[in-house]
Amino acid sequence: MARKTSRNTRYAALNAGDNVETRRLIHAGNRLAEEVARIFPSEPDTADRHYWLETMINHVPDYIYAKDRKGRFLIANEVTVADNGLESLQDLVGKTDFDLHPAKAAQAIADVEQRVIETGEPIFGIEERAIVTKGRDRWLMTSKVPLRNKSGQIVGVVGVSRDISDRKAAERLLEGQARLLEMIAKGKPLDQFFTDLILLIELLLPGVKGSILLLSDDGQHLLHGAAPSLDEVFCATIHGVEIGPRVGSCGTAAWRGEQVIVADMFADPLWEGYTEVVKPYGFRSCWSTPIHSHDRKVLGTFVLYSQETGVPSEQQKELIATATYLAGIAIERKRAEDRISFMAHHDALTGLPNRVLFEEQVAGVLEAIRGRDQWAVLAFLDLDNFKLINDSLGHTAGDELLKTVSGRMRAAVRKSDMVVRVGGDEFILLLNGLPTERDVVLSRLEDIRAAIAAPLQLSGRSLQVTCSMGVACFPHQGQTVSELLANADAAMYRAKALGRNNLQVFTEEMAAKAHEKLLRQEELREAIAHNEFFLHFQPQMNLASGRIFAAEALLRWQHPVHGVISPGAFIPLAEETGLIVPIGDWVLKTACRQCKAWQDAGLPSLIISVNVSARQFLERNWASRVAAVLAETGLEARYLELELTESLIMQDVPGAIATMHELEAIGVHLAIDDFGTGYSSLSALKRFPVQRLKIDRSFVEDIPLDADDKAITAAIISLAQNLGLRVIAEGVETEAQVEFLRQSGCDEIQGYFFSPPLVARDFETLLGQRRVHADAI
Ligand SMILES: Nc1nc2c(ncn2[C@@H]2O[C@@H]3COP(=O)(O)O[C@H]4[C@@H](O)[C@H](n5cnc6c(=O)[nH]c(N)nc65)O[C@@H]4COP(=O)(O)O[C@H]3[C@H]2O)c(=O)[nH]1
Repeated sequence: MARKTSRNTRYAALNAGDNVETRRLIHAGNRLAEEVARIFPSEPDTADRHYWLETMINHVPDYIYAKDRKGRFLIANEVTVADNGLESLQDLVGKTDFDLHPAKAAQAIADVEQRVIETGEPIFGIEERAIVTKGRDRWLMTSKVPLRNKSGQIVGVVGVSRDISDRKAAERLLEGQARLLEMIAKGKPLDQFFTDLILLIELLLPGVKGSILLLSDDGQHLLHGAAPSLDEVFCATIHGVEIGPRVGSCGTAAWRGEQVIVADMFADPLWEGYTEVVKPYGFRSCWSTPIHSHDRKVLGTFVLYSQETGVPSEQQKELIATATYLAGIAIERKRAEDRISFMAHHDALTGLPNRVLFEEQVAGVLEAIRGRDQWAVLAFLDLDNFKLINDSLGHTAGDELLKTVSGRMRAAVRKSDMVVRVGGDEFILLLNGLPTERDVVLSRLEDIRAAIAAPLQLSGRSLQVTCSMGVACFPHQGQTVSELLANADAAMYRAKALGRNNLQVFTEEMAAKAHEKLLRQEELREAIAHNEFFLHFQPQMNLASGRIFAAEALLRWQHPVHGVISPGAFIPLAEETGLIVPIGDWVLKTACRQCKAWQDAGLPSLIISVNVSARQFLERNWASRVAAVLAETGLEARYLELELTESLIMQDVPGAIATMHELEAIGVHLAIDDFGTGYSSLSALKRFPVQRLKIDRSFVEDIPLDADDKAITAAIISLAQNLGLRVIAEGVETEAQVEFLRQSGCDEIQGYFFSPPLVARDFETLLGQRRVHADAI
């Protein structure tokens, strides 16, 4: 509107006539036009323009300036003048950056500006560190455009720089946070994390020095965490300070659980008596913020010292809050990791190291004494009759016993020794740095045995627990960990064989046996791979009809050197090493496949009876593995009988009954093998879903000479009949035995009297000669 109104516009030229009203209107119109022209001059002079421009650029907080082709300032706004340490624009005009800044920095500016002048290409938005710092790390975003005269020639450069320090700090904080969170996620060491955190905060808050203190386990003291920029002596002085209501900033912050901002330590009562500590470093203010856990427990404090007095701004408080939050996450994460690691390396019941920790450390312990004139002693230790105590007094009492004994062992060894719980009542002792004297070693170990055997109260009873020990010394009784373990194990084997409650030190004779055992173990492993196992089948006959109704599958090992080996010679080792599981799977599958093959070949159907070891039976999902074998071989479940021993069932009666029911549901028959040798009670027997009892060979053996065996055998037969179970006698060799069994009402027999175990082909021949009694199925 101002432009449209000319300063000389007049309405006088209009024909106003005589009308007074009209004249008055024209007059008013002219006045208005003059006023508008005064307020909005349409053609300002150069001086006005210059003045406006100057006012405008002086109100802008950014640096704005123009320079000639030689880099001499032509004009600049006030902030540019002031930040270059000058009073007025006149002081700046004509100067170059070389007059104001160090040569290197000035040259960098000149290079950029020269490029703009020479190419005529402007540069927009370059981020650069400010030369004028004003006491902190400042960043600018700068644009430079060529300055042209009216004819378009480049006569210099115009520059604009904006302070982007805050944005840069926020970016840095974000980047720093991301890096710190990554460190937490990657589980970097806590002191490294703390150091990085403090350095980040120190970068963002120039002039402050940070430190992290951690609350001790007893919650009473502050311990040094990290302080990369503080003096070591200063840190050492603070380390261990007791927290309290008036203990400087940190002790008080940890005590109260809230932030303590001390603007001037020399004027604040909280610092009374503590200022001497900070005096040498010139610190004046101290802001301490507690580091909290997720559930608001104090974990430590994050503290910032400054040589300036004062309190943090809102922005600084936010930064401190972020730092303490991150520190809290890192501490908690580390503690959780430590807890998990402790749990993975220790036994939950006794708190003793477990096998994992032992295996991690043992090699190092041995290495440390190798070459020295010292021994390390490795002892296996088993509590005698622990199972009996556990079974008779209950698991709680058993646990109590283990804890007491563990505590006694720990107390009886040195801190540098290891007491490891490796199984139920099995421990390993590793004593190191002992003198190389057998008597000294023995007396140390006997002391431990004596400590264990001291009387103790359990469930209101006074008990005494003895133990067996097998010992091997490093280095002369085993150079490596595995050798030592094997030799101590061999010694333990001997200790147990000697009736327990004794200590055996490894000897060369044991070495030979242990070596042989290791060899056997390896051979057994190879036997599986090389298919060296095969089965014998022994018929089972119905006494009344004289017909074969079943066959027991018996395992044999065709050893490449020693020939055929019977199961008694290798099954215990297979059980001990767990190899019985794959071997047992092979037996089950081969027996089922053979039985099905006989059926498919048109031979009369019979039951195949397979022995099951405890190790197999206690495997998880064993029943479903049996079902899978039946499905794979195509044998119907009713043709498979599994022979379980009493001792197997008694290891875990409820678990065994549950598995038996699962097998029963599949349709498999169950029999109890070696009946009479275990200690299953009659009431327990009633709960087992079995169809058959097998009288152990040891009772049959001395019939009819031994009256006791006759009585027991007769009792088992009558017991089985009363419980509605079928009964078979094994190991029947003579006519007299058959006669006695028949008279006692025994239904079925197995033994040399009728047939030894046979290879499959001979068994088929036998089957062809005899008729199969199908009623038993
Ligand atoms: N003195 C005498 N002995 C007779 C007579 N009739 C049969 N025997 C033997 O008595 C054992 C019967 O097997 P067991 O009691 O189940 O006892 C078996 C069984 O507990 C175990 N066993 C055999 N095969 C396997 C298997 O595949 N898996 C598992 N876990 N154990 C097996 O090995 C034990 C011994 O098996 P074997 O040496 O084959 O010994 C067999 C058999 O050859 C006889 O009239 N007189």
